[in-house]
Amino acid sequence: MAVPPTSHRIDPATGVLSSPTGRYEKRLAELAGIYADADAFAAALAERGDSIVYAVHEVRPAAARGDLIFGTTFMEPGRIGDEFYVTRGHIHARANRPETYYGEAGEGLMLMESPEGETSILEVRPRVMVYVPPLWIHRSVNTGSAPLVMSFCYPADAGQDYGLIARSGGMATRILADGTGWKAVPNADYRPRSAAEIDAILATQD
Ligand SMILES: O=P(O)(O)OC[C@H]1O[C@](O)(CO)[C@@H](O)[C@@H]1O
Ligand SMILES: [Fe+2]
Repeated sequence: MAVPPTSHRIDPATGVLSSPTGRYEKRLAELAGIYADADAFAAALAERGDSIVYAVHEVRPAAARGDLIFGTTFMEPGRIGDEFYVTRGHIHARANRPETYYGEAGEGLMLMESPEGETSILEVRPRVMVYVPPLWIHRSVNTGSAPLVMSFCYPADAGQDYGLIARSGGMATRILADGTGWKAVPNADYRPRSAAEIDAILATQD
């Protein structure tokens, strides 16, 4: 039996999506180890560990290969020290699966990194569509003072791998506040991937 067509209304202010099949929230206490400033993270944890950093509403019509997963990501504004709030970030478990993000509200960045360690940073704004190509690690950053809301779409069989970033000590680049704007700085904890690890990612097929 074919999956029935559906439509879903997005509230750009909240990211609430009608008739989702799932939703989850990430609170500050679940995001240890992501930010550079451990003291600032400990202080923020004591003050607002229960607070939501981002929330995802999603629709997974079917798990079948060739289908899609789509939904919204709502990110609160905030910083840990000078570093803007970010999502955990991942490469797709099937690394050659791409993704699109579309700005609904607020201002932020898609911080991307190739397996070889090249950084690409693209701004996300309302009515801007960002394409994350196959093989690129990606993380969203809220650089604004209001919530950043994006809608996303990616293949149903993509999956998320968080281990690759963790093994490298994070992503190569961090996004810090700079006056009223932002700046990209090298992550001092970053360890470039080995040739063998890069080759394994690049060999992803199907
Ligand atoms: O999975 P992370 O890195 O915590 O980030 C969440 C975002 O990425 C997604 O997993 C989509 O790739 C969505 O759930 C959301 O846009
Ligand atoms: Fe993704």
